[in-house]
Amino acid sequence: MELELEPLRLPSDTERPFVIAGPCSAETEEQVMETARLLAMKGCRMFRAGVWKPRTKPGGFEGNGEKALPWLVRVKQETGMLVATEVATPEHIELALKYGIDILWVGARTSANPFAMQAMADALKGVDIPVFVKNPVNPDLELWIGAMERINQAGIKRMAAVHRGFSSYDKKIYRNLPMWQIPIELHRRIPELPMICDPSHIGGRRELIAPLCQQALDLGFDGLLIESHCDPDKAWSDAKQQVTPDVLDYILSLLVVRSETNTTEGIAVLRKQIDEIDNQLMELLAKRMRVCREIGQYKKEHNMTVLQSARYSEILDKRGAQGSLCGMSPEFATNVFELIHGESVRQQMEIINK
Ligand SMILES: C=C(O[C@@H]1C=C(C(=O)O)C=C[C@H]1O)C(=O)O
Repeated sequence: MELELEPLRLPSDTERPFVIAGPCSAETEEQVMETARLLAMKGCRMFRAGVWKPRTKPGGFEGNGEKALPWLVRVKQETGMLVATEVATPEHIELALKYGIDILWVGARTSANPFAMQAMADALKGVDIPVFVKNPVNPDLELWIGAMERINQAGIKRMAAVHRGFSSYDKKIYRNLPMWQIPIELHRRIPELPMICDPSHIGGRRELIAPLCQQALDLGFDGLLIESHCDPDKAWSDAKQQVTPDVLDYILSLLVVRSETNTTEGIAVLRKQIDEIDNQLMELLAKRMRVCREIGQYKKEHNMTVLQSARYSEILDKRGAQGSLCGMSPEFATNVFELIHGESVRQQMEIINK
């Protein structure tokens, strides 16, 4: 199903990137107002703050709930910024609408749950408000699209996808792995859907915000959702990934904004070369598959298994090392050969079972 979308019509729609900034959580009225004032002074026009906080484990600060909504109303009145908050249940939606919150977003744990998404979609029927949907915690593009389809089917046309990275056991560099290929594929499938990057949750650390923002812009993202706190080290949640409005302003000032349109002759010539190389790659792959089918025939006649693990490992090791030598990542080279091997095995299976 295609999404039926309308432009977001946010104040900084025409700027790229548009920025939504604010603390992870609305902790106190003073902290909310102080952060909002500083951000507004830096030219920020959209403010975010979590009121209901889904925490991984119990015992942490789970948000102030309804009590914090009037603080966001004050932010709106005193700074003129639009205000955004996360909703996870129909009751949250009802309250957010009651207080006049301007933008809603659905978090990663909620978008992973079709029942929760449907309940929220039902609560949004007949409402016109921008809704941003973060990717589900697990790297499942269909689940992400499905979550957005439910909201869209309820009549919400002003939507955006928020890329906040994917959970993994390995947290060496990122808190949530960026796996850029997933938002890239989403953009290929639904080009008119605005894409927002949340570098705070991908990185989990302040130092990673700037490079992640630049990567997002280089990939053509439309907006950034960034956590900013007037006193980040004292934040009640996600302290390590929040920056002061001053630092945020500095990070944004360094970003290089590139445009997706190509106007130069030069790139057309280079793309011709790419097309020619891709042709050769496909022909070579077809040639390799023909040899694999011959091997399949041989295996059938000699009653051998299709999968030959030792040979497969040898190929992965050899081509991984070769990839490194040629300036590619070894994982890339092994991934390519894993895919080739998969197709080779599939074709031999067909022959052996004929
Ligand atoms: C082609 C063969 O069959 C399978 C496919 C391989 C490949 O595509 O390179 C390697 C090992 C086998 O698992 C083979 O046995 O050599």
